[in-house]
Amino acid sequence: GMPVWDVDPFDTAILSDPEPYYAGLRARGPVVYIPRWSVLALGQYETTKAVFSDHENFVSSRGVGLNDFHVGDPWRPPSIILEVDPPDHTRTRRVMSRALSPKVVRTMAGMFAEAAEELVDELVARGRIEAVEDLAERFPITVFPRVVGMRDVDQRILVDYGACVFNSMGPDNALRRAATARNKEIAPWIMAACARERLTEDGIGAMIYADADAGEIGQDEAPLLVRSLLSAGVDTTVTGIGNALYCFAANPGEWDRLRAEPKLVRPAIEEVLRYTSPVHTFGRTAGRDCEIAGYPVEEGTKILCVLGAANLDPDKWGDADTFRIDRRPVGHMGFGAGIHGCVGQNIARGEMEAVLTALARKVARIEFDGDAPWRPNNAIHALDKLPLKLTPA
Ligand code: HEM
Ligand SMILES: CC(C)Cc1ccc(C(=O)O)cc1
Repeated sequence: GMPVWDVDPFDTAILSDPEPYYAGLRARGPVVYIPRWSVLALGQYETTKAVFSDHENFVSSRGVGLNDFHVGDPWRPPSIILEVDPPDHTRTRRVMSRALSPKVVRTMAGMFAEAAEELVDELVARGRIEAVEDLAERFPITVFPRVVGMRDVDQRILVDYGACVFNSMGPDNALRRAATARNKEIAPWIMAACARERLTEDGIGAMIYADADAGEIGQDEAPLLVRSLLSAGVDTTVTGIGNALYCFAANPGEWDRLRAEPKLVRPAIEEVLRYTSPVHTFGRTAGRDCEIAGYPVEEGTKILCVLGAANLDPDKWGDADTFRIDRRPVGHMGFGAGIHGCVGQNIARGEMEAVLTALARKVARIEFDGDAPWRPNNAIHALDKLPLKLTPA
């Protein structure tokens, strides 16, 4: 029968140091039953990729966290892109893809580069920084509201809302309860910020409303798609940037390599995403009786796709535990896969490229300057603090 493991993947000790759990999951087989939360967990690359790519059998409309929308009430009105299946998903995805297309994102490159240059100059002059607050959080909350076209922004709420969204994707544990409580205070501000009159004419928020005017989506759907941008567009890049700085502080030879060959910045970003999996776990629900790796799976079963484990699978990557910026990890699960694969990945890459390029030109060495503890979160693998010493080039 199917392997069983009496582990709690959402225990704060495991969330802070997940790699032994990842290895244990991969070693037990392609599918493992976890009685603690009555879920199946996938840690091997092949199985995780297969399930994430099979939206027919494994649906998003019953929630991508551990709560089944057919059972409990969702903590917020479900997302009309993330938490829907085709055909509903097809329309909203088309609108979002257009707003976030490579062509649109290329128009942001100049603004990203300028903001990165200014911020990095300030931080290099300071020399010793706490990089989560001073850089990883600061850069996205400087540029993303402009990308969306938000007239006035409460930056703390933007970052806190993301933590709510991601902790709400977990099981009913302390992290999720704290997030749901915090969300009750935050939700009214977030929903108000998605209204058309709160958006400038030149952001991607306005593009979404223009598509509603054109009849692509309903007028009532436009604010929910803007909410998706605020839900997904901040904490994810905050985590990606923080994790990149961590990787380079821990691998100074790779930093020297990037400074010698700046064109490696794009492969370096993919390797950061593979090596750290900013989004570490995501859910699906079996929409009907089906099977995974030969095991029968009943309709309604919740499945944990552990992206963090898949991205470190030695059967896929060989020396998976080595951070190597010239690896070119094609097929990594950092942005998911299939029809729900990250629609914002071009913006994520653009932001990370701007920050790393500015740093590579101006900083000879990035060194840890104290402890760098991880911040437990049910779906995001991010640092709580990252004290760094920056030596100017
Ligand atoms: C390093 C940064 C990021 C990471 C690691 C990341 C990761 C992911 C992953 C794993 C998914 C798949 C979820 C699923 O299949 O259920 C996803 C979907 C999504 N992401 Fe990203 N993301 C990032 C940045 C962004 C940004 C900046 C935006 C918005 C500008 C964004 C918007 C979205 C949206 C709207 C979806 C849902 C797409 C759909 O369901 O069709 N993401 N992201
Ligand atoms: C890693 C992604 C799943 C992040 C994300 C969160 C929320 C939404 C939404 O549509 O609210 C979309 C994407």
